[in-house]
Amino acid sequence: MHVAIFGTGYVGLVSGTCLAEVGHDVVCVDIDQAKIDGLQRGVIPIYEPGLEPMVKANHAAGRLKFTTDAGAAVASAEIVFIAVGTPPDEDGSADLQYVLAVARTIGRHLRAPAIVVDKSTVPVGTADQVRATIAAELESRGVDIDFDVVSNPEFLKEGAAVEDCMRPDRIVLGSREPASIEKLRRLYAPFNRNHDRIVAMDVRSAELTKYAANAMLATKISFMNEIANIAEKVGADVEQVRRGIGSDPRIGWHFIYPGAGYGGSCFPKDVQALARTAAQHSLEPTLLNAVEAVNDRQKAHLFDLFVRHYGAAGVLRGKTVALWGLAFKPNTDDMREASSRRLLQQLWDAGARVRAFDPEARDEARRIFGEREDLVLCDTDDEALQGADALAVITEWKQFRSPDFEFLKRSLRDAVVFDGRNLYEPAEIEAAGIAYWAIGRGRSIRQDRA
Ligand SMILES: NC(=O)c1ccc[n+]([C@@H]2O[C@H](COP(=O)([O-])OP(=O)(O)OC[C@H]3O[C@@H](n4cnc5c(N)ncnc54)[C@H](O)[C@@H]3O)[C@@H](O)[C@H]2O)c1
Ligand SMILES: O=c1ccn([C@@H]2O[C@H](COP(=O)(O)OP(=O)(O)O[C@H]3O[C@H](CO)[C@@H](O)[C@H](O)[C@H]3O)[C@@H](O)[C@H]2O)c(=O)[nH]1
Repeated sequence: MHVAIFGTGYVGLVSGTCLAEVGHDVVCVDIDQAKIDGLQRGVIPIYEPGLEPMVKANHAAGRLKFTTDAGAAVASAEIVFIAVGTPPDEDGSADLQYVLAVARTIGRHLRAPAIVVDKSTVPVGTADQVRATIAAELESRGVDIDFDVVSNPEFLKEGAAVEDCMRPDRIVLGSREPASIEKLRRLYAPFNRNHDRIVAMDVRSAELTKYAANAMLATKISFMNEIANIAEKVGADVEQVRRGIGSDPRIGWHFIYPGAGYGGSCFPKDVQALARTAAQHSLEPTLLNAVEAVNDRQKAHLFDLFVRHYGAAGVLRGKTVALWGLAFKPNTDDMREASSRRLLQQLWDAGARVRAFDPEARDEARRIFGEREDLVLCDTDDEALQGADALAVITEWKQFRSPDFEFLKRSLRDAVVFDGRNLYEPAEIEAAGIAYWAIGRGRSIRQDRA
């Protein structure tokens, strides 16, 4: 099928590449000329495992094209995806300016009947706005062309985006037109072979499903972080509690890892936007507000452990902290809303210097922070330890999981590790003579018990 995708970010580029991979003819459209020029030369703007070779192979095969020519892309497509950003507005609601700009562009260039598919995360009612915007453009052109707007929210995770796209656990389609659902069923057939993953519903329910999924996952994380903080106070180990509850299939093992808070481009903004939707309908979003407040506090928790270890924030003045991890999660270079950013700011405010290492996010960190005296971006995890007093771990990259504790002890002047992702066994790391502070375990629980 002939497909156009507006927005060549995490969602648009990955979805477009996966659709081309299974044989569709895909044109990716973006307004960012530099990004499109780069893609045409084989420069992939984001890090996603498995993406680069797939983009190059499909581009070379002629199934995947990149353009800024929106008109030509719309004119030749039977299915047009909207996959542009929906960042938070000042009041937390989703900013729809990019989505509606694409809708206007589609209305201006549509030549033949098509299905417009919204993949961006958008508040309930957006499909109606997109439909009205396209209809107004068609009317002003004096033409009558049949089109439908379908909601098809995306559930891929960064760091596993290609895998999630190729093997989705569900494909949600919201439309009132059975013919549109049927056409998209055929588009997605290669991803839907072994059992039916299509969940068809009305448009508004599909739009809300996306927010419900993210808000549920964020709630699980904030819940566990609250339990971790209680564990600290009562002298329990949250990791043992996690194993104790995850074995109940009604609770499950996923998304119950306590840590330094959730980040990324989705959970923070989507929880806020859903709360905003509730408020706009005179509902008090009590739970959603609490999820956000717990997360905000949790992002500052690792620094609280620094203060407890050193006795006062002022003691950090002149100290050098090695930081392992900058990205908001492993296997990505994305630092949007990353917990590392809060910790960095707190350490800098306290007068500490940071030597940071992240396997993929170094360039992104340089773009965000520029050159500064109190930040050294290192090439390896060992290099970050050179001359450091303490180590903080904030992203659970696999390579941080089994360090040589004897080497850590020799490298760190104050022999102390602050672990924002609970990667180590307290007994094992402490046996090497290292003071170990983690979330809801390690020194933090024993100190509170004492
Ligand atoms: N990142 C994720 O993991 C993820 C997962 C599921 C859903 N989503 C949702 O998908 C949407 C896109 O997210 P993303 O992370 O891919 O965004 P992104 O910021 O990585 O990319 C958006 C792209 O859209 C382009 N763009 C803006 N206006 C345009 C226009 N008028 N025409 C063509 N291109 C235009 C931008 O230049 C940019 O390249 C958001 O609503 C997000 O909430 C994101
Ligand atoms: O048990 C857990 C699981 C995750 N996290 C944190 O939660 C954040 C988000 O992680 P994850 O959900 O894996 O990454 P995203 O790429 O943001 O993906 C989420 O947001 C996307 C955008 O909407 C959705 O498509 C995905 O389904 C949804 O998982 C990260 O900071 C993680 O460190 C925890 O703290 N504890």
